[in-house]
Amino acid sequence: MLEQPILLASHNAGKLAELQQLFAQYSISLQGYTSQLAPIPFGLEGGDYWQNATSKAAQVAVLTSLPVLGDDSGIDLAAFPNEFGVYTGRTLARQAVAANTYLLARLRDNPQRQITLHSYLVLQIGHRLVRAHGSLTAQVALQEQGQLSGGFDRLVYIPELGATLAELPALQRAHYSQRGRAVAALMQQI
Ligand SMILES: O=P(O)(O)OP(=O)(O)OP(=O)(O)OC[C@H]1O[C@@H](n2cnc3c(O)ncnc32)[C@H](O)[C@@H]1O
Repeated sequence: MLEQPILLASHNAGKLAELQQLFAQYSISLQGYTSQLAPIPFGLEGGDYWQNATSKAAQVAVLTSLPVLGDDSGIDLAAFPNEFGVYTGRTLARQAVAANTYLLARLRDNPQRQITLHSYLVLQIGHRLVRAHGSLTAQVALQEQGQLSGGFDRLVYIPELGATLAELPALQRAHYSQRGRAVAALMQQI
């Protein structure tokens, strides 16, 4: 078990908040790397998920002796199998509207609403790399539902529960969410 805090190599505040809450369930402190270091421009994400997460962690790990976590995430939509994936962040960043507004518009009147969300985590501890993947396959709701978390969670409807991720309390959400599952898989290895 880790005694030291982990630094998150990310500029995404929502990702930091979600991962902080998940690691807190294991009594591990996660901090944004900019709490200790000056911000660095991460190089362009040109690889697959694993390569991107490894690269983010490595760019911070050379600057600190603390363990560093990189996360690369994305979605697959069954209705658009050749889009999104590892390019999700870049695709959504190009849109003039918020991510959820864009997804609802793309899927308007489309009965094929299956979504798979992925989180790829790479934890660099010295020279050791620990890798974990988590995913969730669900349905895109017809409108945002739930206030207990934000972002995609309000659209990710889990039929077996009759609820979106954003309608679940944090502990239950961690059991289902892609990042919750990735963190659980990571914790089994450290
Ligand atoms: O690389 P870092 O700095 O960590 O931050 P990022 O936002 O670029 O992170 P990713 O490369 O992992 O891209 C994932 C993208 O997926 C999108 N995303 C993931 N989860 C989301 C959520 O819950 N709500 C809205 N968008 C989400 C969002 O566009 C992210 O930018």
